[in-house]
Amino acid sequence: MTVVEITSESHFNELTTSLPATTPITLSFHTSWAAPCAQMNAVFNYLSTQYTDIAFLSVDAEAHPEVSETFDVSAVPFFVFIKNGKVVRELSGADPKELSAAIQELSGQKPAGQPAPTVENGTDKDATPEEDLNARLAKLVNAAPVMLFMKGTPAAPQCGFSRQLVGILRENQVRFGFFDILKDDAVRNGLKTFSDWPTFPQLYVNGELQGGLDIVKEILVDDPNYFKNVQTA
Ligand SMILES: N[C@@H](CCC(=O)N[C@@H](CS)C(=O)NCC(=O)O)C(=O)O
Ligand code: FES
Repeated sequence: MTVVEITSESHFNELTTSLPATTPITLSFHTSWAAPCAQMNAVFNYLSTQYTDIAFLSVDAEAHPEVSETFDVSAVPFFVFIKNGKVVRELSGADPKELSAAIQELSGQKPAGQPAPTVENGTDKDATPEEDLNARLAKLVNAAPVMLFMKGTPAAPQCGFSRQLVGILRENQVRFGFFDILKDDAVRNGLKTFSDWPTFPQLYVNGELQGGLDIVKEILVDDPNYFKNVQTA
């Protein structure tokens, strides 16, 4: 299911009470400034495409302190897993494998096919800030087999170029992870140098930049089956 970004405490209450009691819920608490949250957001977004029986809710822990307090959130990223109205598990920290395993356990389903992302958090204490950023970007572009760096989210693109590329991916039934570069200036600016590509959207397959909107359109003119033939490892 698509990740729903919580906009207020009443939005949270309405959503959680309107869901069938049997629908498991996973909550992701994050803040806009914490780098590990940005990585885990990408992983959470990707996992949401893999399970249709779970509700994925995303909460900005600082913007909605009432919701955070209800779940005793003292550090981010923090994940809460709810089944039949009860908290069955909590996870603290940025461990994509642990999150992926916990979500699979919560679901009655197998993941939709592609392997869970293996992006890991952790910065090298001896690394320069630039090396740290590059390590982070290298992990982010690999957060899902197909990763879209865009302005806004697929549900609410903030620019026509990003909106068009989301449309193309959906038309071609491509499962993809995404990252909203408007939420993170370090990633927005860093990726331009890292990939030597000045604009967004940017589409990556298996960590390799394919290009922006124009390039993806050209690729599809040359090979309408491009996405069917893409081997995601
Ligand atoms: N022709 C480009 C269009 C994308 C584009 O021009 N993006 C601009 C405006 S949204 C951009 O990302 N500028 C840099 C920035 O906003 O950081 C493509 O094929 O992707
Ligand atoms: S945000 Fe202005 S063209 Fe994309």
